[in-house]
Amino acid sequence: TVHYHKWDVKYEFKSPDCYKKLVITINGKSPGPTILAKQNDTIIVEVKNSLLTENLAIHWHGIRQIGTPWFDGTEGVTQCPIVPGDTFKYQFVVDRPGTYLYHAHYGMQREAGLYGSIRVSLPDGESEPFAYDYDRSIILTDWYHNSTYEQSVGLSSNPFVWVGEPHSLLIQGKGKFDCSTPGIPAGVCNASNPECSPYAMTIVPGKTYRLRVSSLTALSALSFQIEGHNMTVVEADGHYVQPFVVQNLFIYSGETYSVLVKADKDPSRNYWMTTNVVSRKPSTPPGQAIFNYYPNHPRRFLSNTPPSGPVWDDVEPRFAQSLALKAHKDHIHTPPQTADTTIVMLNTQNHVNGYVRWSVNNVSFNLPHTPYLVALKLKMNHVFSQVPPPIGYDYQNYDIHNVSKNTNATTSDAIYRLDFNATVDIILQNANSMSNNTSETHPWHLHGHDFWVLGYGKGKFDINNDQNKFNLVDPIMKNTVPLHPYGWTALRFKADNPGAWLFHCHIESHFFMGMGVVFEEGIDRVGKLPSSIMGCGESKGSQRP
Ligand SMILES: O=C1O[C@H]([C@@H](O)CO)C(O)=C1O
Repeated sequence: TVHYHKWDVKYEFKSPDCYKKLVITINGKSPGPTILAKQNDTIIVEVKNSLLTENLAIHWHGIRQIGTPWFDGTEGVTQCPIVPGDTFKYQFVVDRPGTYLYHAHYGMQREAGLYGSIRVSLPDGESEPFAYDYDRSIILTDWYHNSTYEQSVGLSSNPFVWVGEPHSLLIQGKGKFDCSTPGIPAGVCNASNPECSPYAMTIVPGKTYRLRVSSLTALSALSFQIEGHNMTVVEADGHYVQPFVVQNLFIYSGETYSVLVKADKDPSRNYWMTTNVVSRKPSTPPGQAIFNYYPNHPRRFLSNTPPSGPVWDDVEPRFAQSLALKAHKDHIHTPPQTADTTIVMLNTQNHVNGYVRWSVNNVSFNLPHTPYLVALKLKMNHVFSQVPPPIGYDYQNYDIHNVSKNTNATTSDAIYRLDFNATVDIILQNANSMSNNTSETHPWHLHGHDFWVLGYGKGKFDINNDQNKFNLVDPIMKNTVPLHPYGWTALRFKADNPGAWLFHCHIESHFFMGMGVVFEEGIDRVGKLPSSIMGCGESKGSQRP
């Protein structure tokens, strides 16, 4: 089956948290329309860029793009940006059931509101390893009143201007900013605007809900909970999980989960759904939505004390949830038992020529102007650095627990060239940032693949011993994984998808500041590139007949 979508992307004035600002909408909506499909269906999205003065690219997050690496939607890696006025046609197969996302992948455009859900169900006659009556999706985001321009200019200025903590948290595109905050110009904030009435999910008492919870925050790590209700985690990033019960779900930008919730509490009232910032000292109020027991009025019968959420700076329960996540016992994809290559990636905040940046092994990433996929396929070796990026760091001497004595790094647009079909291990190693006693949480997202999550640990990964602790029996597969403060995370994937694929921190400002790498594999197996991805840099007119 082919699903055809026609999207018009433009800026509109909206008030998702009661504060009026420019929001990027798809067909008038943010979040955009949900893409619904069955496994192996084809999705066609014809995107018209009506942003007037701004480029565009849309990434299909979690979709591996097997055979269509040019439709991954990553500007600078797999395509040229879609220029204002142009229409671009994405066409790809959704080859696995599960919960996925889409969002802008140009500059810092994602946080202006261009995002939505992709829900892929099983073919008729097949069933999931869990039962439920109804299926619902919500996306969690954080929200800023500053424009993406103000933010990205600040981040690339010297002196550095940090984006700061978000103004509000949105649940399914709705939040509440306090309009009585001093200094807001008249007419900008209106607490009774229906656009910012809280999202209400109406549920039938006694029924079991599959709730698909995703995060596309720009910055924040979140905890999500439903007052008085436990949640059973059953899916993560499109993979079945050996079920476990949580009261609050920790979720990082780029992750998707399905949880089962039974509507078995006192049905004469409603319950709060709340989301709180963790890992960074919160100055953003919790996001709130309503778990509305039918037939109660959604705005009534709520307690005055929404659940307060876990302590923001306790990493233990976050490590514990990461460790609890295993493949469902009947759906284990056994990983290759050994790796062909190991790349250790030290994550640090740095200075480059006085600018604040993030780096992997002291190299901060810059996107080239000609997309890698085109440059590689058409053998334009001069358009990006051919010096391979480092596969490790100064393990003996680097103190991950303190601010580095020498914070300087370099920038590069070099990429990792992997042997086709190689089994690759990535060890993400966290460290102290340039602020004392601070190590941030970084959610890393891999394009074009799912990886096995082999382990998490605290402190420095010991290359001689910690490999023995890997879970090679029932690791979960994911496409996004957190790197916890002062910790390490180990991943394994097969380089079996010909193309050029980004691997990056999903915190929008961190990727913008250089926190990412690109992998190339099997470039000679990539088919003829569509000319629609070209037209910028050296790719201009490069594939004329
Ligand atoms: O990149 C970042 O910069 C700030 C801070 O380190 C300096 O203001 C912060 O919290 C980041 O994540």
